[in-house]
Amino acid sequence: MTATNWSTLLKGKHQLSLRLFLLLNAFSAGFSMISPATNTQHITVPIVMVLVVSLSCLLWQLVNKKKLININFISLIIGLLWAGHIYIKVSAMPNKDVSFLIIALLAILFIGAISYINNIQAFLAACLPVTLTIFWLDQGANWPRLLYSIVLPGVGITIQHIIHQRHDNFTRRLMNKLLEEKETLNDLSMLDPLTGLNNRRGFKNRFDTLLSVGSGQHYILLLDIDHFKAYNDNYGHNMGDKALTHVSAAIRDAVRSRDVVTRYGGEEFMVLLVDVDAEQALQTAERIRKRVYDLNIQHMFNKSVATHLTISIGLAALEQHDIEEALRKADGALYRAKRQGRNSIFVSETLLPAQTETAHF
Ligand SMILES: Nc1nc2c(ncn2[C@@H]2O[C@H](COP(=O)(O)OP(=O)(O)OP(=O)(O)O)[C@@H](O)[C@H]2O)c(=O)[nH]1
Repeated sequence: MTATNWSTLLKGKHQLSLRLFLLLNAFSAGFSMISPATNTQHITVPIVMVLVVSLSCLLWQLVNKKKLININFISLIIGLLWAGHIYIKVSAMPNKDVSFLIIALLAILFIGAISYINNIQAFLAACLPVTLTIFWLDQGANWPRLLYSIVLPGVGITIQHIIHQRHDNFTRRLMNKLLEEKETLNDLSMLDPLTGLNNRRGFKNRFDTLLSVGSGQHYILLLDIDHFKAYNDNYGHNMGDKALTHVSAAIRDAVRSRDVVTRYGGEEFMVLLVDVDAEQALQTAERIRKRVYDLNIQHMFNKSVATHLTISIGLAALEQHDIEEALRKADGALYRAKRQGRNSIFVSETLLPAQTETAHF
């Protein structure tokens, strides 16, 4: 994802450079035709082609904004056309004009360097044909001046290219770091800070993913600590928080990693049991109830239920991915479990019709 983002950004940046390159070439070709450096052969087929190709590519990019042009290919074509133009002009001159060669060379290097400061391949594709042609036409007569004209911008663009690469690397590292932090924040916003369990948002996220891949039968458990208000009132809020943390861990330990455990409310939890049958769901509910009971957290104010902390559980099937309906049924079963004495599991009527309002201890 990150790499894709980055390469898309880079491609976009290179396409912008190409637009600048095409614009400068179109302008330069037009200007050379109107006001040529020498009087021989103002208008040649290659220079007209430079103008046509540059303007056509620019127009094509304007219309097809999302489509990419092969930058190296088009730069090479334009480089070759300029080389052809220079060759025709110099061949038509009675005496070879070295100042024309130098001006032509500098113009091409200037356009290449200013457009492709961050793309050395495209720079070479655009400038190499002209450079080689000029050296060939000169036949070594003025090589120190020509070499100087190349070395200066060549060194300049190489240094600028290195600086740009360093900036790009820095930006890429920064982007990766920001994406990592965004992911961490995203994860944190889906977790309950006290227990580390999913909060409702986290549940929704897991639930949506589950629906897109799973196809089996799922069950919902709603769990509520018994007489927790009395626990808080008598042992204090801090002890209450500790108890909540221990109960959360016990629930999480009693289910499989694919099941989704959520802190649903203050002292209420929800477990989504994935791909199980009714019997397995009931067994898991019983395992959770027992694990919490076995924590042996003293609760002398758990009325007549026990002398330590207990939970009540309501169980319902998840039908046709209707979570609201499943929760409503599980809540009904939990209510009955509370009414019938707590520390128990009640199942929704629709789950086990023969055992309506059956308590399991
Ligand atoms: N320590 C602590 N207590 C909490 C937290 N969230 C909710 N509670 C407490 O949980 C208690 C829930 O009480 P009630 O809803 O009256 O239910 P109960 O006392 O457990 O009684 P039954 O559910 O009928 O067994 C309240 O006193 C809340 O203050 C929390 O994050 N930490």
